[in-house]
Order: sequence, then C-alpha cells, then structure tokens
Amino acid sequence: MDKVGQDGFRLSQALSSIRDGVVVWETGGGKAGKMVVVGDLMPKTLEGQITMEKTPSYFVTKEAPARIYAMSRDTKLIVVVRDPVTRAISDYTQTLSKKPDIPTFESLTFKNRTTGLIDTSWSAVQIGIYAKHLDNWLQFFPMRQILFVSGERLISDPAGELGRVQDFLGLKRIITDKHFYFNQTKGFPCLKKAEGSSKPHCLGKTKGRTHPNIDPEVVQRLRDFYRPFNMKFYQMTGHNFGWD
Ligand SMILES: Nc1ncnc2c1ncn2[C@@H]1O[C@H](COP(=O)(O)OS(=O)(=O)O)[C@@H](OP(=O)(O)O)[C@H]1O
Repeated sequence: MDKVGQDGFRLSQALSSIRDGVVVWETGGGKAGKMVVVGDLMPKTLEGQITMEKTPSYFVTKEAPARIYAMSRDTKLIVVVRDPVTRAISDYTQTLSKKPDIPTFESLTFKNRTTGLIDTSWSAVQIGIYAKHLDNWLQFFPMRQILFVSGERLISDPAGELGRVQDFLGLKRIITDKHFYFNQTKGFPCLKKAEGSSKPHCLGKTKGRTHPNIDPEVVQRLRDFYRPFNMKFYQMTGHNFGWD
C-alpha cells in the first residue's frame, strides 16, 4: 500500500500501521538473501484495529507465503499491480536514477536480441509475471483473501479502488471522491487534507518520474511476452486489468 493509500486509511479508520520493516534481508555469503524476522515485531492489535505491514518484495519472494501463513493464516493480502511492461520500465527508471551507468533497457531485456529471447532472470521482467507469483500464494491462501488493486485505476479513480479495498477489509466506505483532487502538474491524485493537518498531501518527488523512451519494437516484444501470463492472471483473479 502506498503513502496515499495509507494516509487515506488513517484518515478514517482506527488503524495501527508500521512502514516497511518487519522483514530483514541478510546479504552476504553469496546468497540472494534470507527473510529472518516475522511476527514479534508487529505492533499489538487492539479490538477494532487492523494492523498493516507493507513490503513490495513479499509478492515475489518464494518463502513469503509459507512464513506469513505460519504467522497468521487469516492475513488478508493486498497487492497493487500495473501493466507489467510499464512496471518494468518504471523499475528500470528507478534503478537508473540511482545508478546512471547501467546498460540500456533494451540490452537488459534480451538474452539474445537477434532471436528476441527475453531475459526472464532480469528482475524488472521477472516481477511482472504476476500469474507465476500468484501461484505460489495460492498454495497457502485462498483467492478470497487476496485483493489485487489496479495501479492504473489508483490514478484514474483512487476513491473507486480504495472502495474495493475498504470492502475487502470489511470497513465502512468512508474514503470517497471528496477526499481527493487531481493534481495536473504531478499527474496524480492528492489527498485534500493530510492526516492531522488541514493541508493537502501529494505523493513524493520520486513518484511519477519521466520514463525514458524505449524502442517500440522492444515494447511490442515485451507485450507479446507478457500476454499469455496476463491472460492467466485475469483468469486466476477473475478480473480483467485491461493491459492488452
Ligand atoms: N498512489 C499511487 N498510485 C499510482 N501509482 C503509484 C502510486 N504510488 C506510487 N506509484 C507508482 O509506482 C511506481 C513505483 O513507486 P515507488 O517509487 O513507490 O516504488 S517503490 O515501491 O518505492 O520501489 C512509480 O511509477 P512511475 O512513477 O511510473 O515510475 C510510482 O509513481
């Protein structure tokens, strides 16, 4: 859940929230990383409260479903997804902003550009294969405990998407259109009033970075690559996200 979402919730509901943090990744030893902490760091939840924790990497971490299930099998899971092609470009843009020397998007996308073979081990590509990741979660959690929020609709209709979230969590629909306005300069909706303040609150500077122009042929190849995975994902979730 992003900041606008979190703020939106705090606006209206008794909600205890911590930011990214319950999971610690150990690096070193040449291993990709290991999740080591769960559970005890979660704040105590009082009657009538919902405790939230958000870590984007959970969704694509093989061990996460089993560990969260062991902590609490009733946990409700919310994942924001967007068109995997745009997601990959956004991911690359974020990395590029930190490491300007990385190779081009086009060269990272392919194992072999001539044959058009996509490098599915590149995380920017791999993360967007949502159907595959969802399969891991469905080994532990039923679909009714998982909500997929559309990243595109979070921009075009934030109140509508948050309406779905409130329903899913069994909360009253308190966040509505009247809590948002669209900031044309940012290209994102903002909250009219931030939590505990009378001032508006928009997403931070790092949201809405300009993406580099990518060779349209490469974009098309990626669209073709993702199409079957997207179709499977729509089937699994019963929701057409309209990416194709
Ligand atoms: N509320 C909301 N609605 C719609 N889209 C949103 C929202 N919050 C973040 N974003 C977009 O998600 C992209 C990744 O954002 P972050 O920088 O937060 O990434 S990260 O999770 O911190 O790694 C990044 O996409 P791009 O800006 O297109 O690159 C963010 O703009």
